[in-house]
Amino acid sequence: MTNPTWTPDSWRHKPVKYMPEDYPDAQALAQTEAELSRLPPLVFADETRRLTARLAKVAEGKAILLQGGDCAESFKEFTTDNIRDTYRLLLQMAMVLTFAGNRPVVKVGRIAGQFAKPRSSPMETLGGVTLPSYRGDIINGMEFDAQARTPDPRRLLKAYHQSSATLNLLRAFAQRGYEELAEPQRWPQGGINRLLADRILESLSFMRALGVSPEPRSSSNAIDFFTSHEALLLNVEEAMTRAEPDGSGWYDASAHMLWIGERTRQLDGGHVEFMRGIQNPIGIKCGPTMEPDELLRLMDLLNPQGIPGRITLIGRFGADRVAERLPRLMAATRRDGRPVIWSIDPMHGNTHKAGNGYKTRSFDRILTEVCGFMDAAAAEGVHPGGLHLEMTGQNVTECLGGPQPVTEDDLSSRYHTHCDPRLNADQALQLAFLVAESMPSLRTHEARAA
Ligand SMILES: O=C[C@H](O)[C@H](O)COP(=O)(O)O
Ligand SMILES: C=C(OP(=O)(O)O)C(=O)O
Ligand SMILES: [Mn+2]
Repeated sequence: MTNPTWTPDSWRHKPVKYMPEDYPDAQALAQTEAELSRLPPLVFADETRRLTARLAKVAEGKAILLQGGDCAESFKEFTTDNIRDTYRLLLQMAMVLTFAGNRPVVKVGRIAGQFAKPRSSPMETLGGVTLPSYRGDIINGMEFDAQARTPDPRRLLKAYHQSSATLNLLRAFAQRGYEELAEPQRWPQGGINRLLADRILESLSFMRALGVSPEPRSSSNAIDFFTSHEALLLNVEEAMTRAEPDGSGWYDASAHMLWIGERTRQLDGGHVEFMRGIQNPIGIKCGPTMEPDELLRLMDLLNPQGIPGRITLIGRFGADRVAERLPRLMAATRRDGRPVIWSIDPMHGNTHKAGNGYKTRSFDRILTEVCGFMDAAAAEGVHPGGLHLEMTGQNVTECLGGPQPVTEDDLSSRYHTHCDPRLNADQALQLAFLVAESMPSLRTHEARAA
């Protein structure tokens, strides 16, 4: 990198927020970090470079980024079915967006490492008892007792091994290509535009008959699927960061893409310091308090040379604020000229407490924020490059509304998330169809078909 003072541990000289400080045994933590640093990489530098190249196309306006998965992966919900269903749903949504946008979709899971959570409150009080908040299975346990809530370094290794097994499955699924998506019974029934779905299925079976793949420049039928998570636990990220033997720099081998959260994007903080030195593509969450100046200074630190595909800006303003806060940021990056991807996370600015106490989000507000994003992009002459979602392939009842409307009374029936409410399969697919329907190139196809 340009600044010679960066090292994988230089973040340790800067202030850091939201990292646990209450491990009872500091030596056990240090030993675990050392052990992690000796374990094999989860992803490889050539894959990471391939993702940067794919994202460069998104920045150019020639492709779309779809990023999604759990708010927090957990040890309990770690099953083949969960991984397969979320993977398949992401592929289905990608198909819908490819078809409508007439552009390839870069598929990135919030998966195989998305375990650590920055919580609004460090403590939780229940029935008069106050304990540290749950911070994700990689740190402590969800059960409300003092022992579970104490950070335990063994969880770091368990999360590593779960991520490794998850990647093993994902790689096997990706090898199978699009074959199974051509089966109509694999598509959820709710939330789909039948006409568009039938056209996609026809195209897939046509491609199957020809033996070709819908992947760009793919020599096999394998799907390019990438992993990502929030780089919150810098001790873990440091341990997973390896220098390429060819001298091409440092890669964080814990995921292809990492992002900096809304709560840890301080210009002088440890998180920005760590991220500036790794070669992986980086996301930056941009919430309602982000000012254009601050954003450009972050770009100076994180992408001084303007490498295409390096930076994805992930807006998360809330349905009510997107129209007010986003355009000035888009205008700033357009004037700056360095390539960026603008993506939208319509989840984190739209969380509220339901009447019965469940943390939830309404499908309508999520959709409103996505529409606000598309409008702002059109007005500013910026490519609406990406969608970042908390979602699962399971039929959970965590977000309100959608094609088979989930009501407040339904929330308790299948509320399985360990942190934030996720779109279920029907809701996520419907969102993809609604976004697709608003894409100009699809409207052109439909006008031609009519
Ligand atoms: O995923 C993001 C944050 O960790 C989450 O929204 C914080 O949730 P909380 O406000 O319940 O702590
Ligand atoms: C913590 C998250 O979001 P944000 O940093 O935008 O609040 C997240 O994406 O899980
Ligand atoms: Mn979340």
